[in-house]
Amino acid sequence: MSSTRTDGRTSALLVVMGVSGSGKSTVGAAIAQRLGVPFADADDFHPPANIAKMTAGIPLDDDDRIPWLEAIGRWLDEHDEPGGVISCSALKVAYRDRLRAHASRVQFVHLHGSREVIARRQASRPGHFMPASLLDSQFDTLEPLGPDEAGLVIDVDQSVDAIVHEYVVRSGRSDGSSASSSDSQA
Ligand SMILES: Nc1ncnc2c1ncn2[C@@H]1O[C@H](COP(=O)(O)OP(=O)(O)OP(=O)(O)O)[C@@H](O)[C@H]1O
Ligand SMILES: O=C(O)[C@H](O)[C@@H](O)[C@H](O)[C@H](O)CO
Repeated sequence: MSSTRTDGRTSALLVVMGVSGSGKSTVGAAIAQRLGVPFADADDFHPPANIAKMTAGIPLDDDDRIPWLEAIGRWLDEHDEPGGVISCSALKVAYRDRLRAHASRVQFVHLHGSREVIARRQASRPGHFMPASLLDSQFDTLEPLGPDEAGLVIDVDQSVDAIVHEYVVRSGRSDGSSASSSDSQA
């Protein structure tokens, strides 16, 4: 399906990635709102068994994540037009490759932050199924977005508005349109 709008510009198709508590849901929704495209949270795509495992303090493994990533890949493919933003940990390059196999134009926004900042945010988020004890395994599993991967790395140690502003400035996108297809790595 075409991703080019009638004005000849291309809408954003983004995965906001990072460890648990890095702000993917919050920032992803804010970027989607700013761009005027649909938003989805990959947490809503987990089968109950995955949620039960994380709730019990057991990290997911590749076998748990692969069907989930495939479902997210289908969402990306379905949103090639009119674009969209989905929050998804996408911790490993292989996971991102799996998403790119569904939607080759997808770009990643890696919300990068220190363990200290993210642990503090996680701790002040009551009622979420993800226990703080899993943060170490999230950081151990994380393979940061590389310079050869389309997208941006953004520091989370700033307000949500500032993160959205940084995204808009560095990507050249402000309204669902695209200045270029070559958003560059920080
Ligand atoms: N830039 C920010 N500044 C201050 N607080 C933030 C910021 N971004 C997110 N938060 C807060 O940090 C907590 C974690 O954010 P959020 O739930 O969006 O992270 P997440 O990466 O989606 O987590 P998970 O993957 O575990 O669902 C929330 O309480 C959120 O309100
Ligand atoms: O890949 C993973 O281990 C999972 O996606 C987790 O990151 C959680 O879904 C999420 O972060 C929960 O809050």
